[in-house]
Amino acid sequence: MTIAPQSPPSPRDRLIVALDLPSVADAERMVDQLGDTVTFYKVGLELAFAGGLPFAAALARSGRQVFLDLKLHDIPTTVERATRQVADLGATFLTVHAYPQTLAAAVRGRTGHEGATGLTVPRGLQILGVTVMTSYSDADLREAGYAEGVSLTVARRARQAEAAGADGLIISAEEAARIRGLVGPRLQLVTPGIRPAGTPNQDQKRVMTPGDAIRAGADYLVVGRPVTAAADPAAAARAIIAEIQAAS
Ligand SMILES: O=C(O)c1cc(=O)[nH]c(=O)n1[C@@H]1O[C@H](COP(=O)(O)O)[C@@H](O)[C@H]1O
Repeated sequence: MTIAPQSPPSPRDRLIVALDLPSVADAERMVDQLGDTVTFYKVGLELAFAGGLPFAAALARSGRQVFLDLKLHDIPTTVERATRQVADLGATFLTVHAYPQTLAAAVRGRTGHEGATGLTVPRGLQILGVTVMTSYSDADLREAGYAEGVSLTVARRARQAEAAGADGLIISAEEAARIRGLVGPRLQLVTPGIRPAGTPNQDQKRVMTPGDAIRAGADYLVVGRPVTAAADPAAAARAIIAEIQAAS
């Protein structure tokens, strides 16, 4: 199987808006409000459990890019089969927890799907390994039984994700520069925990502004509440895209 080459994304295409909303109707309203400003959306657990999967498939059919943030983690057979199902929805990204067994199974699930034809295909579903949640500090990891701390754990999982054939990593932008030095250019660095200057961190602990994240080497920024809870979501998204552009 040959993967078709991709051109680098434009500043607008590097912003992924997280549709963490309670219903498909709310998500549809937000997508309408954002209009042409936003091209890439994340559907996560809250919306997925409220009928969000058919909505995500429809969003992909409408020409938007879709990130399915399902954070899979199970025995390898279950993850491989679940990934094969997700590959049919037309999403660009799927998250799995960055454990070696889980990553390898997800890569088999999406590769098997694409490889069935044996033909050259456009780049299909890409697997992102979630390293250490951006809401975690060293102390939170220690409490969960991981003595190594954030920095070493992210580095270990990044190397394992690359070895397993993953397409990218979910990391905090704080780690982006160092992780880019550890893994090759093939891996997409996708960074949540983005907070424009002056916006509250809420439950995020490892945060950066959009401009700093791009300068640190992030390929994509995931932004939820700073856009969706803003008085004018489209204006908030435009301001983030302007920061991405200025830092690119
Ligand atoms: O996998 C993710 O997308 C994710 C990983 C992570 O470590 N931290 C993190 O915040 N996220 C997601 O990114 C989004 C961040 O939302 P805001 O904090 O509202 O910008 C949420 O949808 C989270 O589920």
